[in-house]
Amino acid sequence: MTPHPAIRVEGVARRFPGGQGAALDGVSLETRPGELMALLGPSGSGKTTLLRAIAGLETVDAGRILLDGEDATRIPARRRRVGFVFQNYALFRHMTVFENVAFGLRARPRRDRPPEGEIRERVLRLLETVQLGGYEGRRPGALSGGQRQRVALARALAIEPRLLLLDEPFGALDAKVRRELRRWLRGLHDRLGLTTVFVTHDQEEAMELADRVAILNRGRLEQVGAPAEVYDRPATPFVAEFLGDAVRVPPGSGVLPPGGAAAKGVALVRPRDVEVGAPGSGAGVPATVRRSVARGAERLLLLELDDGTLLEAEVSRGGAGDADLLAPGSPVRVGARVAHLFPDGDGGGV
Ligand SMILES: Nc1ncnc2c1ncn2[C@@H]1O[C@H](COP(=O)(O)OP(=O)(O)OP(=O)(O)O)[C@@H](O)[C@H]1O
Repeated sequence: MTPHPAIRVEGVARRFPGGQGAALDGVSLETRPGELMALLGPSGSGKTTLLRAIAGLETVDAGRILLDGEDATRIPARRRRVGFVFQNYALFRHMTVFENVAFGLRARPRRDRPPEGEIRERVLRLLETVQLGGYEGRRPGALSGGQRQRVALARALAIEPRLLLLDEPFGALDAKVRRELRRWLRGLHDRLGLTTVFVTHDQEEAMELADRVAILNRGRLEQVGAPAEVYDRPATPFVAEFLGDAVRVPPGSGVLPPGGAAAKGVALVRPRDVEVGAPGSGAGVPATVRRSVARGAERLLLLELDDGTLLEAEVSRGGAGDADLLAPGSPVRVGARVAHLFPDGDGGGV
């Protein structure tokens, strides 16, 4: 017997009174056992609403949510056995770290509540798991942002959830701490083997951390796939533009690779797929460098084609004559190695 997916979302819709359009507009999605899935999309695309609906903190107007194969659509949040961490779901400031983590267990009705000794053991073990052993007596005010997030995670894990939902878990932290916590979370996830869904609007975070990425736009699911898959084979113009900053070029343009110049529809090119050569070099079309910025090992160029189209390119620095050739005002030739073509146009996309 194949196990039921931890989460199965079937045609879920949600419209808020007075809201513009639907927050969720017929979303269907299924997790794979033990996977780490990212919900990615721009602000207002419905990520948080979807996560809250799975947690049972938001009602749905249509569709169903199944947890481990059981229809949970009408089951209240506290009975769904779902652990969640929300960005502004703050810790209780007047309680110690220990009391915060123990909270979910102590709040259970007496018949479901573990004995105090067991609670103690479990909380201390969890604090070890999130690398906060010895911090149990502190109050949240005496912790760093990253440590607080880990306490919130320990609190979510204390109820022995069957799945874990995280909304922008590292949103408020600075870049370095974020990167550290990201790696740490991936390790923890792999050790625990719990199906986990997290919301982010940060592409890099989603691509680095997740097994699969679900991309939302205006309450609809655009594509679900492994990071490399959604990046290399975007299913819609929206996904192509959202991931990797692709820009539109006219479909008939000579910038597009041979055979890729569709007569109609939408053609998208990413800066890192643009090749720039000396004026005499073969492929592509003539252009002029408008701006040139060195950034680490890369050089970012803003190029203007003869028809006025602006195109960004990301090339590696230090090639032969790099700086001279690519100074503003220089004539060059540009072509795209790879383009993403959508002959049917937007398909309701961007
Ligand atoms: N309680 C609410 N009342 C009214 N409208 C809401 C409510 N919650 C969300 N919305 C609307 O639903 C849409 C989806 O919101 P949601 O918070 O799910 O987006 P999001 O992708 O998580 O955005 P962000 O990245 O900014 O958090 C938005 O248009 C939002 O304004």
